[in-house]
Amino acid sequence: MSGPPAFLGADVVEKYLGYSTLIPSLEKALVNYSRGKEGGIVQPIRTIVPVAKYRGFLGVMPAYSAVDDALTTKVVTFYETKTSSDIPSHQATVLLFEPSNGTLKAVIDGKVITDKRTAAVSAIATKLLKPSPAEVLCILGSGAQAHSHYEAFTQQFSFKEVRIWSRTRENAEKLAKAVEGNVRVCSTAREAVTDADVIITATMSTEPVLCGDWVKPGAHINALGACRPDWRELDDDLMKTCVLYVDTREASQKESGDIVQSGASIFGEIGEILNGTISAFPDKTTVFKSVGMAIEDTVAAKLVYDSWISKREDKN
Ligand SMILES: NC(=O)C1=CN([C@@H]2O[C@H](COP(=O)(O)OP(=O)(O)OC[C@H]3O[C@@H](n4cnc5c(N)ncnc54)[C@H](O)[C@@H]3O)[C@@H](O)[C@H]2O)C=CC1
Ligand SMILES: O=C([O-])C1=[NH+]CCC1
Repeated sequence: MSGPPAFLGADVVEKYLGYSTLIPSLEKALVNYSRGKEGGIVQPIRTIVPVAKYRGFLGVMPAYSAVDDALTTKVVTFYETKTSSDIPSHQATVLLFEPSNGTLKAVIDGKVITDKRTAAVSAIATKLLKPSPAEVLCILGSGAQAHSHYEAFTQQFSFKEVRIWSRTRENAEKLAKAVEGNVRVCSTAREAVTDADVIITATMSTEPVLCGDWVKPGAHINALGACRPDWRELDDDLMKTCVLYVDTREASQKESGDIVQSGASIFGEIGEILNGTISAFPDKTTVFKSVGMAIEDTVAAKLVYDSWISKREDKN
């Protein structure tokens, strides 16, 4: 008889999930995902249940990786409008199962996993697609993803200048104060974007916040918001003139409003660049549009669980 599942809270995830181990593990998962059946990843498109009365959504995101022998499902909720400042717009839990017999091994906080794995995947895309030199980073948005992206990007790259714009200037200032390092808070999105080499859009906007004609030719954009078919972050001009990469062709064609509504064609998946089947074009204006993949949560949850278990065994 197995015991009850372990409960690993946000503090444990924070402690055991670092970008230096997360990034290489996610690179392998992206490669395996883009290899199709041969890669051994099973990841159906997530199920989304709209909670229309409250402008919210519940998503169920299961995945199995044969290479990692890891089986999880994430349950994530996201709400367009916050009802209270201490309830995040996105909340999540990852259930980790023993693949050989289906036993639930752990219930793991999924909020920190979601924030960090999304930023890690954007950093992977940026390594492949950023222009050289890349001196100015611009972040549009000041929420949880803006924060995790700031941390991942300042750890992984050496930008000379970081700019933040948010709809409410006070929130951008709060984020600038909360992080280590110098940040320029901008009054308009256009001001923040002008001449930036790498741009991150991390908003809950349903309308474009980034216009193609503000973007420096050759810049790289990570667009991670607008994960509903009727939400937008980027305008048609940018979508149609960029070289467009995605995390998953299958889901982004269904879920990304920027893709669905602009009719832009997808050049390929980040995993396809990593496995050498398509090219990266760092000299062109590139967009990495992510909607988020369950397999990223699987890999992250396994890293956290394995590190936690091995530390616990060391103590015994
Ligand atoms: N691609 C992926 O893998 C993932 C994407 N996401 C998406 O990333 C985005 C950001 O998520 P969080 O940082 O967790 O949310 P958050 O609620 O912590 O922050 C949202 C930010 O968007 C801003 N915002 C809201 N409405 C806006 C508007 N109309 N115009 C401009 N800014 C606006 C808010 O002021 C805030 O700065 C969301 O769209 C979320 O669904 C979240 C998780 C994973
Ligand atoms: O991948 C993810 O967890 C999500 N993508 C959009 C909302 C939550």
